[in-house]
Amino acid sequence: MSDRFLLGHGTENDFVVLPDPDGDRWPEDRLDAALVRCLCERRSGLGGDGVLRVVRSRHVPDAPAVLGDHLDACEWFMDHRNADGSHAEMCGNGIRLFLHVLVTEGLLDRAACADGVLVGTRGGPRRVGADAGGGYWVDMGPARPFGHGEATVAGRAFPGQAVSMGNPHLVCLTDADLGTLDLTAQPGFDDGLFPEGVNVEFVQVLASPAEGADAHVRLRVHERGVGETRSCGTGACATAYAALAARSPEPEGPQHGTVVVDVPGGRLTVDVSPATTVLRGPAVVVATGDLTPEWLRA
Ligand SMILES: N[C@@H](CCC[C@H](N)C(=O)O)C(=O)O
Repeated sequence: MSDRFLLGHGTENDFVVLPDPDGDRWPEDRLDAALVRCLCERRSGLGGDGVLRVVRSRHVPDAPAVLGDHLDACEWFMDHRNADGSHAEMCGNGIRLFLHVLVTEGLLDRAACADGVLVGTRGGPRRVGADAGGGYWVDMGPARPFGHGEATVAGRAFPGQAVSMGNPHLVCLTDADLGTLDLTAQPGFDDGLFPEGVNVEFVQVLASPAEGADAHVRLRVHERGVGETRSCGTGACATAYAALAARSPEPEGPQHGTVVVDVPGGRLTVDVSPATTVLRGPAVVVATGDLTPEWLRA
């Protein structure tokens, strides 16, 4: 049997996707951190910001603990790894690509996804659906602010808001020219506030929310376990919350509004409400192929 893969992206946040419906192709002891790092290598591997294993929840040892009562409702599980081999709780671009792969691989009927299907993640169940325009949406759950911190880049401090989207973010609204920031290294952060590490967003507000009009922001992101990426879906959601909160009379409270988020790899849209956060954007499969025995042996 071949070791089939797909390469795909959501707003250029790119992933190696490994179909493993019955959990027997890529169990954790085979898809270990070292193999994930090799797959994500851009010169000697396939290249990607991470790996998505497409597997039924019942074959994932972690699934009962992270899905609880929702285990039976989540047929599929997005087993996400960062490029360094670490697990992340959630991936907003990855989960749209995950649904797209289920559809293109014939594992789910696109028409059946209009109202969304529940997908298991290490951050809990998430509802993901296909929209009429060919893109995908995901109900990410409410943004949860948990304090304020500071990122440092080349000795310069950027104050920011800590926001959880299942995974941790530090959103720094700034007037700095985003193009001049050197994000080749992990920005400094307070590891007391972020003991598990953090994804850091640097955000320029292009248009503030106004009556009846969407807010519009631009961001660059340095991702935990990856480095600078061209997009981050959970980061876009955390950013949308923080941009609305910054203009709100109740900055720590629930927020409401739509935010258009420009990332280096394209555009995402985020609807924020007190109950939840809905992320919308594209997902693209670029190529499919087989890993060679020669590469796997090496
Ligand atoms: N790119 C992702 C987030 C991936 C996980 C992140 N690096 C983490 O460790 O939390 C997205 O689109 O949300």
